Amino acid sequence: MLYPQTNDARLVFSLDGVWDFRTAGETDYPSEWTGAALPEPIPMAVPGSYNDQNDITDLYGVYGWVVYQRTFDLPGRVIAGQRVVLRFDAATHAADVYLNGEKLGSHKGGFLPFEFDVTGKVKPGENLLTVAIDNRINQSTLPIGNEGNVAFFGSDNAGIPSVEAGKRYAKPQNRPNFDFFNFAGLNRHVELYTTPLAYIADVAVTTKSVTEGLGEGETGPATIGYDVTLGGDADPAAVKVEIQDAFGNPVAQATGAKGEIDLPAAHLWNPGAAYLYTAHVTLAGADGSAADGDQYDQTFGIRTVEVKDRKFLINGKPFYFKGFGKHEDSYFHGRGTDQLLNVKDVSLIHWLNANSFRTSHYPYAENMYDLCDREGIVIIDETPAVGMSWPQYTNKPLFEHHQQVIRDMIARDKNHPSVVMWSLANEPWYDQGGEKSESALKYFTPLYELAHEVDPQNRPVTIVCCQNDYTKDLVTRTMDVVCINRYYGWYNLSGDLDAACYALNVELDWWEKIGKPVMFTEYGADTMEGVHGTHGKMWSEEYQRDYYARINAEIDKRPWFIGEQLWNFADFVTIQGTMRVEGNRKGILTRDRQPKLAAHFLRDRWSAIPNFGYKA
Ligand SMILES: CCCCCC[C@@H]1NC[C@@H](O)[C@H](O)[C@H]1C(=O)O
Repeated sequence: MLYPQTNDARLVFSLDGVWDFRTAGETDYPSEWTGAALPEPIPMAVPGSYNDQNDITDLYGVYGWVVYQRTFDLPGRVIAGQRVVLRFDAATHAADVYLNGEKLGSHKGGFLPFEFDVTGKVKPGENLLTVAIDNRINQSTLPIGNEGNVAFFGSDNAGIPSVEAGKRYAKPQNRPNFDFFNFAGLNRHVELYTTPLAYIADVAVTTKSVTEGLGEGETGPATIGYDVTLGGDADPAAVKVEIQDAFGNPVAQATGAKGEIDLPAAHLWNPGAAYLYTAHVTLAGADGSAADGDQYDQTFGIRTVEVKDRKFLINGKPFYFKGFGKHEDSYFHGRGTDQLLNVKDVSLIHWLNANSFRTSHYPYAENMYDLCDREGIVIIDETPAVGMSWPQYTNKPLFEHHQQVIRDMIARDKNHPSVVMWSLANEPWYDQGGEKSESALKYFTPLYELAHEVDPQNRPVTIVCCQNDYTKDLVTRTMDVVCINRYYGWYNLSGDLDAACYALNVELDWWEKIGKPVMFTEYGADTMEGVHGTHGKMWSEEYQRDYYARINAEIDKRPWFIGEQLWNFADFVTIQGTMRVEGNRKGILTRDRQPKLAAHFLRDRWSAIPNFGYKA
């Protein structure tokens, strides 16, 4: 799915700004709101979660529907004879969309784009756009919401008559089976864009071959593939592709909607040394000229990714992941797109001498991937499948939704050189053994195969595994890379780093026999900034530093251990609970991005670890 672009053939109108907003009901919203001005609305900024934008109404407690609304004007002369599309970069978690009172459609899933062709529906002059959004999560949504019991790490004294009476009395509410606040709303950009009636619908660029081992500034022969999908009454023979280097200079040309292009002196995209090309795609108009033709500029990077001999190879060189799990999470914006924060976070990733992160636990906004493409930062791209357990593995509608999410995520992110691996899910619970473990394998194996099938670059596929009984977990070992979240010394063997290192090695001895590359995708300790001790105890900054020093010393002894992504880049907000102090405090940075002691330790460690060949 192409990101909207203004160029000689297309125009993008942003619908960001301050919209009108009302909360509505748990299960529905007034139909009269869909085609007429909202009564007594409050202001709501888009993009941004609604939760933290108003203190008169408790928007953190919303359970069900809210309604956004705005008007917009369009110049008739600009849209005349054009295709007009309304696009949502995301709406969390489910949306019903109305234009001038007519329902355009609905979308389920809160972290990927969707769009409606509104050609002939949008009118010159004023239009009324109404978007109803449902924030409810349950056993059939991704992420998973609990039904009838407590949230993730929620505390309970089940069985006590008064407590059970209180649970029955409690008003209906979201109970996330995941550890991040359920920020919701129009979290990302909303835009209208035009294309000609015959248009370029999609562009896929792949790397067929490279001269391996090229460093920054070096060039060598490479071959790329391209595949242009058209829409409307378009002629594939009318497609031309010009490859432009990082300075916009044409370096190769091709005609036709699909083909391969040889580049005799190609620059490779490398972690820490990005090089971006542009595929300038044009579709000639009906008269053969560009006059009413279409065009699209698709950036891409030339690089290969392969798992081989228990190594993760980028351009044929063994890469070592240094980084974190992150969140889209910030003061006031909630999960809302904040490009300034993206730029700030990328600068901090460089400051930390890190090279990668996982989009835990959902696909992030496209802007962040674009930034990582140009900054040479590596991404593990993850679906919103978090909080799953065996009841879900036989839930067919959920499986079908999960398939769609994988297709949509890969369709959106396929051209990003920064994306090197897909994560199907975070911490599905599947180590109960017997048929429960078997049901998980039956659920995830087709999804693993689907990801490989729909990715034109056929990247590695993984699943991020929770602290579990690895001997009964039948799924993790089948992935291309074994990604483990482990908390020895925190959630178990708490405070005892000697026992934690011993236990970690017992498990690593087991993985030694599996023959797959293994990496941490989570490990960490909650830390309150300002808490100190000569012999750092849990929650102190010294403990977090000591925790990483000790655990890292153990993984350094394993040549097939290919990376350390810690949990978390920064503190982030969760649902309230006895184990959270204004959220999860495992950040090596505070929520306002100030370094804790461990950040300085890791910065020094990572300055001495190269992107390639660390354990070659
Ligand atoms: C029983 C051990 C469970 C460990 C689970 C650890 C969790 N992984 C997923 C993340 O979203 C959580 O924030 C993390 C944690 O709680 O800090």
